[in-house]
Amino acid sequence: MVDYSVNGSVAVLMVNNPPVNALGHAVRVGLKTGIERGAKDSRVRSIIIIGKGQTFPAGADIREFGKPSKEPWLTAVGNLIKTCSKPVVAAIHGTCLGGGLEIALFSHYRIAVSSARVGFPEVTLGLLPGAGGSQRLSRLTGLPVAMEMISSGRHVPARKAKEYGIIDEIVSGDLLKTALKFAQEVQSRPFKDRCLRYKVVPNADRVEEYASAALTQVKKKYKGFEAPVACVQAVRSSAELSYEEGMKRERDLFLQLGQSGQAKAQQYAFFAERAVTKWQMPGGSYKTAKPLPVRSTAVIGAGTMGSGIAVCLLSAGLPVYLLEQNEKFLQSGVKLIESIMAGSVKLGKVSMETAKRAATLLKPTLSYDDIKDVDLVIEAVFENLDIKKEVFSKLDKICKPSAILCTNTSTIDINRISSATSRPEKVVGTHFFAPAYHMKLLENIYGTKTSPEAVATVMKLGKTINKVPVLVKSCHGFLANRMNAPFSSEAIFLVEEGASPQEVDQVNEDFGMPMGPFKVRDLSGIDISWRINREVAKVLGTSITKETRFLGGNRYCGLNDDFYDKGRYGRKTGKGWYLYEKVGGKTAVADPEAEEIINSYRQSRGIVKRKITPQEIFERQFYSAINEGFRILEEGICNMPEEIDISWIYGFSYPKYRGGPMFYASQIGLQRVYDRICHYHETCPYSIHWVPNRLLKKLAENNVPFTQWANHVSKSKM
Ligand SMILES: CCCCCCCCCCCCCC(=O)CC(=O)SCCNC(=O)CCNC(=O)[C@H](O)C(C)(C)COP(=O)(O)OP(=O)(O)OC[C@H]1O[C@@H](n2cnc3c(N)ncnc32)[C@H](O)[C@@H]1OP(=O)(O)O
Ligand SMILES: NC(=O)C1=CN([C@@H]2O[C@H](COP(=O)(O)OP(=O)(O)OC[C@H]3O[C@@H](n4cnc5c(N)ncnc54)[C@H](O)[C@@H]3O)[C@@H](O)[C@H]2O)C=CC1
Repeated sequence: MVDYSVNGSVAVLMVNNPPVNALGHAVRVGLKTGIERGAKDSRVRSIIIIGKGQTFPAGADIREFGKPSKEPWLTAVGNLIKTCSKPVVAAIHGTCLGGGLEIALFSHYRIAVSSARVGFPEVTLGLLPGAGGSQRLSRLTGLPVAMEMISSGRHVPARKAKEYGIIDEIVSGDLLKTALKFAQEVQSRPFKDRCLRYKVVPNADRVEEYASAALTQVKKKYKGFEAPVACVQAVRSSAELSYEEGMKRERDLFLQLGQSGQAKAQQYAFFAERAVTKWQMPGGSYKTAKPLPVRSTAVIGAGTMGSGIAVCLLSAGLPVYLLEQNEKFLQSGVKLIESIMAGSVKLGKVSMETAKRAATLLKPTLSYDDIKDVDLVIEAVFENLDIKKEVFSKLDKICKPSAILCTNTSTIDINRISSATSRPEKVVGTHFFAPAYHMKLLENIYGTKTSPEAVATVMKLGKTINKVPVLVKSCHGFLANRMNAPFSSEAIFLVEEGASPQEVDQVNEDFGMPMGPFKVRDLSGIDISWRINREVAKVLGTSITKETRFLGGNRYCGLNDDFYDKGRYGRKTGKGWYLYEKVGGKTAVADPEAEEIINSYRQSRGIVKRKITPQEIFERQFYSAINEGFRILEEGICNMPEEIDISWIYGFSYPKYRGGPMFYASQIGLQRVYDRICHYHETCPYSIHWVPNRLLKKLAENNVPFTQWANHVSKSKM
């Protein structure tokens, strides 16, 4: 795990633990032994620590967290480095993160190649640097930089790290050769003062000012997360306490965080995000299918989604033909793209250079002829099967045979769309979430005839455009919207029965959702849900009237329609479930007129308002969604609960520190969740989504641990 060799007067400790040289137990033992050996070796006058392969150690081995920790701890290894009688040089390439940066900061010198990045990403795992990083970094960089770096987990490029004082020298050429030269040079220099422990924290007297600014910022930016606050507190202690006391404070905070549910959930989410990349479908998987190259693209429909999707592709440097039905819509799409780009530049999310390049890559057109040679097309026209079929039939005729034809439909079964082509194997769903340029989920959907090659192509595309792609099997609504349906229906039913929109939103926001479901409805537009309901009715061969209480045999609430009838479409009209300061305003306040609409709705239907507890609000929304999640698993729409959780985190901004709805259910206990679902099935009998799911029942009865759930998923469809 750590190879020891001597080159002239320099000992080289080469960490060899692919893929990221994580500092697992064997590596820690190897480093300890290596330092001890180097210190004793009479040939050796200095020591290099370097990573083999792609990186310097990228941190502790996260898989060891939560298991009994085995000595030597990283702090002990670091103390050996720090007190070594010979100077130790950290030679950095790749990603020097977490425990890796701890090791580097314990070393007496740090050199790095310019492509290297350093950081303390522990906060993203619900932790803080636990081996003294919060005490040593501030001594090098000063408090504001240390507070920001540690509470954000940001990976800092080598040149910036040199400016901060973290890296001593940026080197070029072969890292080991350069490091050997550097290590020889430092042999003659005194190095005891290189030990960060003895440095004074710069501007320590301003700690109060820095800490209060940092706390205000992290509480706003990472609302609900515990670790960023603890990170600031730990760095703060480096200025307020002695080194030893600061180390103790850091360790206490580390242990507190380590035992919290948030850390467990965030570490789960880390691996879940990686698990979903290992997709499988009938006839292929990430291991067997090869993606086709995507060098040119087209987007059909330049509305809300098409424009956002074009921004994602353009930002990744892909040329985009933007095709519309007429000049007016085309121009308004181009304007929308330009304004999204300008906004992103203003917010510092996109560089001016990228925005300028994007402008040259965008090719607006009204002609299908222009797109005949593109590698991949994404359709984002109205959510109407006939229109989509017409578009796909044209694409089938015009596009080159190898082109991948994608649809951004939010609900329609891919098989119904691909049937309009002679090449259903090339047709795949790429469902973006609004706003497409911001939300990270890309729900990729395969139909019964979609080829693994087409899937591999869109899974790779997702990564290229910086999304988190999750693969699901086609069905009406797919994964995310299918689960969201009971979640948002229950929100309306709760108001129908007596809760206020504010009460429902508050419960959601207290749980950590960035916005409650009524604020979301106001944002996306009450007219949109009105239209969707009419589409559903049309498909069911019926229509919606004031008397409609059931749709397709399922409970229906017409409150949304009453708001629509009054022209209250949400933010876009300045009022909806809430009142806004102006048309397009963002500040939602309770509105007596909205309350009046709700009251008269209840009266006209003889509904007696009742008091509903926050617990009931929570359970009815989240447990109904979880029940649907188990149905999705049971039907083989996805293969593992991680796919559901990642979809919620990146599609609906579900709080990462709770892991996702399925992980959350595992934490509550499946038997309890199942019992409550049975309870609501009895008390709310008219909603199909409360029929208790059989897979959930089986897993609950057999007390199956979360990690085994995937083994019970229907693989018969593989
Ligand atoms: C009485 C008790 C007293 C106790 C006293 C307590 C004192 C405390 C002791 C000291 C504690 C020290 C704690 C510490 O050091 C903290 C840390 O270091 S936490 C870890 C910090 N590092 C990270 O968070 C990095 C995570 N990794 C990444 O961000 C990316 O993987 C990376 C940028 C490195 C590379 O990205 P990419 O090339 O895209 O590869 P992948 O992300 O796909 O990863 C490839 C593969 O590797 C697995 N992996 C990555 N990092 C780790 C890791 N740190 N540990 C384990 N495994 C890792 C990843 O899961 C992938 O494998 P799959 O099989 O595909 O999942
Ligand atoms: N709006 C949302 O929040 C989300 C929407 N979706 C899906 O994305 C698709 C598009 O939705 P929006 O962008 O919201 O709709 P939109 O109404 O904003 O835009 C649709 C665009 O398609 C154009 N169009 C219609 N027929 C066309 C044709 N035959 N050829 C070329 N262009 C044509 C229209 O002119 C319009 O500009 C729908 O399938 C929708 O279900 C998916 C995720 C979220």
